[in-house]
Amino acid sequence: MTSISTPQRDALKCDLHSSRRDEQLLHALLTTNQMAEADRLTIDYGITAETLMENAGRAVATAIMNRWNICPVVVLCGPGNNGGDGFVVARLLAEANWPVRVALLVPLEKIQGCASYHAARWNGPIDTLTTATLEGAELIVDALFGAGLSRSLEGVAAQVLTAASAKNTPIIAVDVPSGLMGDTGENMGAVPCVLTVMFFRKKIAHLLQPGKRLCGDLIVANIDTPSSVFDCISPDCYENHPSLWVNALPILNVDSHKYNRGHALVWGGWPMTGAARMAALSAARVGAGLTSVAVDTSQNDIALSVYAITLTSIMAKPVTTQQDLDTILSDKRITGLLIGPGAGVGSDTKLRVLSMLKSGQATVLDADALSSFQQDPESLFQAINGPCVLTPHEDEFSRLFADLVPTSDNKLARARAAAKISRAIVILKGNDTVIAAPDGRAIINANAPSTLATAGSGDVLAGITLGLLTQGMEPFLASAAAVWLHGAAATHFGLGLIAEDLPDQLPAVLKQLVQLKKQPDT
Ligand SMILES: NC(=O)C1=CN([C@@H]2O[C@H](COP(=O)(O)OP(=O)(O)OC[C@H]3O[C@@H](n4cnc5c(N)ncnc54)[C@H](OP(=O)(O)O)[C@@H]3O)[C@@H](O)[C@H]2O)[C@@H](O)CC1
Ligand SMILES: Nc1ncnc2c1ncn2[C@@H]1O[C@H](COP(=O)(O)OP(=O)(O)O)[C@@H](O)[C@H]1O
Ligand SMILES: [K+]
Repeated sequence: MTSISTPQRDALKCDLHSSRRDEQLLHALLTTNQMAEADRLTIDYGITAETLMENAGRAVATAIMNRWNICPVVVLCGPGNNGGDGFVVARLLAEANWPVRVALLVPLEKIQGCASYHAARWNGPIDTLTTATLEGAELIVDALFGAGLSRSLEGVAAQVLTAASAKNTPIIAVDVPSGLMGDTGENMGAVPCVLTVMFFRKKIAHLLQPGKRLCGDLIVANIDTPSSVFDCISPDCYENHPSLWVNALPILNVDSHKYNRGHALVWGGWPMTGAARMAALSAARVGAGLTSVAVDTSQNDIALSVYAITLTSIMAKPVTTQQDLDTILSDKRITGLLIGPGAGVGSDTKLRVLSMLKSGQATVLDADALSSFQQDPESLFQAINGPCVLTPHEDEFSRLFADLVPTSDNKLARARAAAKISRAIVILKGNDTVIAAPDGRAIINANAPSTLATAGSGDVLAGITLGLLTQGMEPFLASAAAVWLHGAAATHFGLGLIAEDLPDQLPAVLKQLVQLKKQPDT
């Protein structure tokens, strides 16, 4: 059992030196600079730039041949190495008897380095890039710009991509859809592709929206970059994956009893009781030994009846005054707190949040608990001195951080800045949820299906996070695990999902994780 009183600080960094390091590094997200460094190190290692480009182009050609039957293809090549990859794709498809045409954005003399080596190995005709080049193509390979994109697309490149998109011809992107900024996911002229093949590792743009949507399906190709490049490159952002946190999940053993699994407390508001009840159930399902709801009985007696009648293993505790809440919070056996779902926005919620934070116990602040501090976010941030997780959606985020974090920044940068300002873990929710820690660690989640866009699913996420924190899991890893479990639970259920279905999917999803945890080290 993980000790409840001793948080595993910096656990992700520690884990990276653990037995799962190699597996974790498979999920590293690299910046374009780190990717260029990886190429440089690979070349030092003895693999030539020409071979790397050959491997990259071959990966794209293979992906195309695996998915489509022979058909007319046009390869759009740009001025840099992305275009060089395109020449390799064209040659390999042609060698496999595909009808291939190449269209080049710049005069051939402008192509340099290993791109020029591979351009010379293409012995078919080279058209000048115009919209006319798209005629007759049933597949389009977009090898115009990749990691070297430095400004918005314009002129003929923009026109051709727009025309290609309008034709609905499937577009396969080499590395990234041209016009997508690799480090931010910002769209500077890219059009939607059906497939993106990238090399060695994903970049941030492959997971952050709108990049993720523009990329279509993702294939990460092995181009023989040795994993030893990570001796020199230290990623600080990962795609969410169990290998990052499975070793930190709370485990049961023969000495486990309900008290050493932790006691979770959820604030139960009125009249929106469903939110707190779903959160409490989720905390219990993910393993909190005891779960209680502190029911707001300050307005009437019905609230207590509603909670008491609808909850079974979860206890309802009446709270009429602030003093009642403080008395409950003084019980040190309560090891995790959540307020926000159905709490109501206002000064009462603010006071309750501040009491919870003062207790020093791990606290999740969601929904109304965040919105209640819209006029005075500093008072919230000052009160955060212990383990704390904030779980805003975009509107809640802007209520707290609009004046502090530039809205023009990408989601990863905004979540990181907010975590630093608030000194809490920030789970910035959405299809591309970002989990960020004050020290800069960050994880981007990619397993969430859009069936989660249903009322109350955020309450369940807050409850899962609470349940893991309650058991003593380090807050950053608990947050990442919760977000992943939430997505996996939704996927496990499938279509027709409503929020109350989610807690019941957790046992099946946890079972898979327990198997993974038992597996010998990779
Ligand atoms: N491990 C790996 O990842 C491997 C990666 N490889 C491949 O290398 C690719 C990166 O290649 P790269 O650095 O040459 O950059 P790339 O994107 O081809 O273009 C740069 C050129 O475009 C120009 N330019 C920029 N923006 C522009 C605009 N809006 N409009 C017009 N022009 C613009 C820019 O000009 P400048 O900004 O200097 O004016 C420069 O001339 C990478 O994506 C992958 O496909 C593989 O080959 C091997 C292994
Ligand atoms: N299109 C989507 N794809 C994946 N996940 C989504 C999508 N829309 C919402 N979600 C997830 O569902 C949850 C919704 O939370 P929230 O907006 O707080 O809803 P509520 O307040 O109704 O509980 C978040 O975890 C969010 O990441
Ligand atoms: K591209």
